[in-house]
Amino acid sequence: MICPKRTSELLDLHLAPFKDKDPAWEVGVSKIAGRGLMATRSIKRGEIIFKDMPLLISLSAHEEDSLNACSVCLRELPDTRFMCRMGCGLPVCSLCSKKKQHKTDCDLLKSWGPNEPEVANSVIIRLLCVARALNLNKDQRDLIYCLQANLDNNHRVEVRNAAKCFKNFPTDKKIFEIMNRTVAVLRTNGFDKTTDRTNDNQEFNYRALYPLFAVMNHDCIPNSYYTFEEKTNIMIVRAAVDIPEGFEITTTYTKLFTGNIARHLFLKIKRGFTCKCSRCSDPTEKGAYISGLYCRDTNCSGLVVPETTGLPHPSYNCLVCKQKSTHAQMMKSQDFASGAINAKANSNSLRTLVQYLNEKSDNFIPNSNYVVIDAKLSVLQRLGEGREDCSEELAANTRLRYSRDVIQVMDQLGLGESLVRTQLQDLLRREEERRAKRLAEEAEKQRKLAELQAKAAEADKLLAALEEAARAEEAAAAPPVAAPAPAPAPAPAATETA
Ligand SMILES: C[S@@+](CC[C@H](N)C(=O)[O-])C[C@H]1O[C@@H](n2cnc3c(N)ncnc32)[C@H](O)[C@@H]1O
Repeated sequence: MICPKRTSELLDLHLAPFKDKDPAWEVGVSKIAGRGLMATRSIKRGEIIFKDMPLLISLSAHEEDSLNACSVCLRELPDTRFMCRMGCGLPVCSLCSKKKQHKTDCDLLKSWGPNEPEVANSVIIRLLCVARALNLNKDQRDLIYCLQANLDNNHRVEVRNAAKCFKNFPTDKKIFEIMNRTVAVLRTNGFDKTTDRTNDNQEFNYRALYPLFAVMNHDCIPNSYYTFEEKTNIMIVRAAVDIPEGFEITTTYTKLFTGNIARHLFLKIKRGFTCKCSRCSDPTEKGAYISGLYCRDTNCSGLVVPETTGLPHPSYNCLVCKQKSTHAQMMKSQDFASGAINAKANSNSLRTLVQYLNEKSDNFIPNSNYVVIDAKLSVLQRLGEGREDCSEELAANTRLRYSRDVIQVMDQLGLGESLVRTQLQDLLRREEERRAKRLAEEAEKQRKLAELQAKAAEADKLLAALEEAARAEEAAAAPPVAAPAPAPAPAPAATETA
């Protein structure tokens, strides 16, 4: 391990633009691994811990990426004529083509003689982030060498392959060594598009090295989270929870909602270590059951969870009947559920997916499973983008229900603040406000209706009274009805005359 003091000195130089008189962190010896970042005082939830700027940043340029983006400002360019006309083989916008950064890049790559400078080549564009290390000053280069570099068998492949794209690629061992080291440092500590390190619903599409962030160790329930300033790509790290003085400040290298097995595999393969954090040591993942599946025994309604052996293919145990199942057996259920949900997600109808998640999927996969959580997050994202086939009522109910569901999972896991939590809480607040407004409007309508009805009843009453009065008046004005004349007296009975 390189001495934390020397690391701090180099980081101070790198971070001079953000000079903080009373930094909340220091580089120290970690209980987790090697160096780590320690809290020098208690830090409040949500507080900014530090800002970091990239020492290296450029386009990711994976083979599948479109390559029409400027290698300096990183903005997307129109589809035609975006390559530098000076023959360096880099895409650049007309504004940046005059900047110092491009001149330096251009001179370097031109001196190596790209084979086809007019054609955008992902290998060359991707190499730029690494090649820029050759033009850093001594302190910056020392900082790169100061960071951990997991030297696996593959880290030399990139530069070796890139060399084939140039006529005069340098043969100097020192240059190769610097570039290979930079590749290893980027792989151990860097960002390479969010597909590699998407943890928090945010997009970061570049290949970059943030040196202070690179000293942070991983925890699957991190006590910090980060965001990027869109224009500058400056990283801002905030406390996810209250962090007491002396505690290590951790981040996560994985997605927040993947289960124990997937996180283990990712960390082992991509980051070269086995995580032993409290979440990884708990088969139930703090009672969130993110990897939970239903017991295969049809008479049992228990959940099965994977053992925390650290093996890539652990067995599963039922928490109720205690039956053991093999990894392969449980993967069948998991794959079946993933396939079924993804098929609905890939169909064009969001309504079908929502109905499936609300009414069907729970029959064969628990709602706590990460596949369901991912599907709910993708529904929320699609609803946010509009253009979906959901009625306003279904959309509103779904926004409320799914954001509450996901926040509940985060609470269960003990995950504090994060970008995804902020987004979900915003969504929930806006939806609750909309609902409260609708209810208030409805109540106002009802109040007005009741008022009208009351007035109508009043009017009816008045009318009835008026009618009554009119009738009474009419009755009073009419001449008294003459008493019927007495009936004529009956004629005396005729007497018989003699
Ligand atoms: C970005 S560096 C972190 C800083 C590093 N500890 C140092 O001394 O420079 C990443 C490396 O740190 C180690 N590491 C980070 N988090 C770890 C963890 N939770 N458990 C074991 N090793 C970890 C791994 O070797 C990993 O490849």
